[in-house]
Amino acid sequence: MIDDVPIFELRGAGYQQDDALILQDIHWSLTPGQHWAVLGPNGSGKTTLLRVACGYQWHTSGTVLRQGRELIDLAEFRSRTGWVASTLFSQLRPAEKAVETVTSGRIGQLGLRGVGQRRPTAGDFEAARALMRAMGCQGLEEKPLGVLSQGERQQVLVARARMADPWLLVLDEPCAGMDPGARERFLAWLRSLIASPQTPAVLLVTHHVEEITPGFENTLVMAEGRVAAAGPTADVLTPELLGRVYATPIKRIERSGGRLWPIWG
Ligand SMILES: Nc1ncnc2c1ncn2[C@@H]1O[C@H](COP(=O)(O)OP(=O)(O)OP(=O)(O)O)[C@@H](O)[C@H]1O
Repeated sequence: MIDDVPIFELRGAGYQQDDALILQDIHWSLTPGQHWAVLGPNGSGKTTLLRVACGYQWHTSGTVLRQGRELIDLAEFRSRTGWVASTLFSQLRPAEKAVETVTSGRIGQLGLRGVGQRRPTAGDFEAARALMRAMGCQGLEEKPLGVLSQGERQQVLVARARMADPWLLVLDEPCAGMDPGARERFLAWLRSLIASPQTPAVLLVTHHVEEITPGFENTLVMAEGRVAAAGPTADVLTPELLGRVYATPIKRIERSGGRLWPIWG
């Protein structure tokens, strides 16, 4: 990775599927080390945008540069994108130990017991344990996945993604389904994670403004396949914009703990 070259840069990019214009005229770039929140109503195009940006879907208009170039080794680029989605969890064995799951990220696999899969080395396991310690996940190593809390599961999936030395991490609604306590513990962990200069760029996809912790200095808001606003989080997230995008009245936005809390209604 070249430090001052954006990981990706979309210049007027669009994506059309049959007759449906799913993304239109997107201008956005991600610089190494930046952390962005991505917000927007259901169906506004967040997932498609990230899939296009990260090279999983090819744009149908405009220009997308990755690592400063239009044509790159997409397989290599994708291997440096750490996707963390709760749906991955259903593909893992509940009996697998957390350290095994994390280690599997080193060899580009999801879990360790699939037929015909590579076996990691002792060094791979040691690297996984060291990373888990560095990320504040010590104590989880030997636990079977099936007993982990929702927040711990997310931590393990983030650690697994980190094992591939990614340029960016995509956290796709990591707090979905968490109770308030689990959510606050996970967000405190995430906040300290992104405060570390060792952490790569993080994209946090969420529906909840209050989950945007300090450290996500920028936010992009999607609406109907277009960028409704993008820039410094505090500037972007106004009552006017949120009320318009979610088509719901909003009384005000309160600030607490460095986070913004919309009061809807
Ligand atoms: N392969 C496809 N074919 C047709 N329409 C699609 C396809 N993929 C996505 N769409 C449509 O594009 C729009 C954007 O979908 P996308 O999943 O990117 O939105 P999202 O903002 O991530 O939604 P959510 O918050 O519900 O996950 C939706 O209307 C969806 O139905």
